[in-house]
Amino acid sequence: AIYDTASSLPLRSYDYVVVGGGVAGSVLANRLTEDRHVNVLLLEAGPSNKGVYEIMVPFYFWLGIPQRYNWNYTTVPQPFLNNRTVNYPRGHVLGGSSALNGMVYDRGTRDEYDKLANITGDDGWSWNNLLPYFIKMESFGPPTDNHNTTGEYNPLFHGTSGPLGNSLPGYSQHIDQLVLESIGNDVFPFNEDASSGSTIGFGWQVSTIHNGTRTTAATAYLSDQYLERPNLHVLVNAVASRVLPSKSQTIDTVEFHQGLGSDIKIHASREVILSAGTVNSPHILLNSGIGDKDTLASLNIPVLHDLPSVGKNMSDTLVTYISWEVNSSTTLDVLLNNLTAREEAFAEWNATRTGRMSNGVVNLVGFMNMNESNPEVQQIREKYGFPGPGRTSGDFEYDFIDGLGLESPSNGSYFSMLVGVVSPLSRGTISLNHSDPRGPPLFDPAYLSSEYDLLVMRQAMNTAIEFTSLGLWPSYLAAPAFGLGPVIEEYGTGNYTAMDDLVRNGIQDAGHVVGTASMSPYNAKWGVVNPDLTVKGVKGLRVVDASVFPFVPGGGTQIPTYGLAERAADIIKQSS
Ligand SMILES: Cc1cc2nc3c(=O)[nH]c(=O)nc-3n(C[C@H](O)[C@H](O)[C@H](O)COP(=O)(O)OP(=O)(O)OC[C@H]3O[C@@H](n4cnc5c(N)ncnc54)[C@H](O)[C@@H]3O)c2cc1C
Repeated sequence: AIYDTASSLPLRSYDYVVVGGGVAGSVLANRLTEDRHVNVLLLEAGPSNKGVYEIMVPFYFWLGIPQRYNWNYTTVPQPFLNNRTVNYPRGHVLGGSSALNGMVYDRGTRDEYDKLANITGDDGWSWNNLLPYFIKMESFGPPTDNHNTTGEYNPLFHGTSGPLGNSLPGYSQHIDQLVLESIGNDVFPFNEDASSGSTIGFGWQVSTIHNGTRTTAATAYLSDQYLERPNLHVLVNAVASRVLPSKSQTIDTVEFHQGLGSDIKIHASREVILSAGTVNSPHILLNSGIGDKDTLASLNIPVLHDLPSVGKNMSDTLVTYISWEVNSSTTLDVLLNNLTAREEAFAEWNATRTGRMSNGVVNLVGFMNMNESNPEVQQIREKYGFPGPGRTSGDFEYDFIDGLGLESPSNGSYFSMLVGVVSPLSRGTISLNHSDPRGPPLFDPAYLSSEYDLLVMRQAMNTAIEFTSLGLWPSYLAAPAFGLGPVIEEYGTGNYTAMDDLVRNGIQDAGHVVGTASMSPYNAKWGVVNPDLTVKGVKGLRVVDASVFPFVPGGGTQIPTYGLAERAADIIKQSS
């Protein structure tokens, strides 16, 4: 059941206390309570997701999800982005960031998981060993328009009876045809299914949408049938501040508060599991005295264990958007700019869960590697080698957007491309704010601090310009917008002044931040958790969330995090 106040909780001690009811925490709460002899308390800082229609309607990703469901982080000024700060949303609601993310279903690739297995020395994290979890958790459903999906995906790679509902796009857009006519050739090959272990090529995007409604970790793993379990208790509006040991190095207590109330302690007889996400899990570790000992001492935080990697190694995909005005009046901008059109689309969604509001962010996407015969690429390779996981993972990615997307609303009709660097080398930090360690942490992704990321972004932008000069695009695209004109004029000259400027002013959060509690081999001198996700140097504590990935797996991070938590649940069950 869901509880609003700590005083109404039936127990004062649980087998497991899980902190954070987002992607990973919801999976754990569900899977661990499959054994009715095991009881779990899930603490979530935000409110319940129940009945929040802005979370349910997929199109509200564009229209905006209310701020109270968001931690509303902001980065520190970014020196390589002309000192801009960047807004950084994170979910603050049961379901976590899956309640406000772009719903893109990216599983990651064979090379990415095999690299994870190699880095950690645990073959359980390899593609072959994780694929059964991805299939087990999935319920692949029909698109909302019920069109024939033959050739748009490969059923061999999908499950149909798991908790997590997903589907192919259910609303066709004019640009779909333009994209399809430009692909299926040597340069821009078709990829039937990016869930197959290779993302290379262009194809249809699966989304975490089921029956026209957003699937979140809460709708999937904390639905009523699971909340009815007498051994699963969820406390909302409960903000954990620290984990505490009762004897030497064994953690068995979580300290939290509700609203302006005083600190409350809850006991875990088996384990405490942090699933508060890439920003908040390291924040809780640091406040608990698990982190770099000198920094903690300078803040008068008693050191429980010296673990310098906590909060370091932060990594995120690098994304920016480019846009054109278009010769069309049917782009998604219509719903952002015209209230009547929006009301009609909402009425359709409300009545039948179909139409534009039932659809995801993008219908078609592409992943590519850089062109090795290009002398500029050869120079990049000479200097940096192949830092990405391997050839099944792209160097860069494109999402095709039937409108202005995140810059909206505006009074025009647009086409946009999200241009992303998949395996960036820049690394940032989460650290405590000296003036208020328990307040929001300092969030520094250090975007573009590695020159490599900008060099790959240039190649991605060049290829985007080439892509949109082919086929039917020139007659559809009326004019480049928002600073893209000078970039196109500069194309081919070897001068990147306008492009670099557009990139530095345009980079936005991708939401795919990982790495601040990285997994590393047992006995490694770096890292925060072992391959079984136990925190190094203490007992009774694990971190299970996106923060443990040492590098960004795949384009999006939600499905890798679901998969991670599915396997983590088995590891925990086997260790008890
Ligand atoms: C705007 C945005 C768009 C995104 N788009 C996509 C996409 O399209 N595709 C994709 O694959 N990925 C996307 N992602 C990333 C994806 O959603 C995350 O990688 C994923 O949700 C991470 O799961 P998690 O369990 O680590 O953290 P979360 O899902 O963020 O869950 C953490 C939970 O912990 C709670 N919490 C935090 N601190 C505390 C505390 N002190 N006490 C109690 N509870 C706490 C939070 O409120 C939250 O509910 C996006 C993310 C964002 C923010």
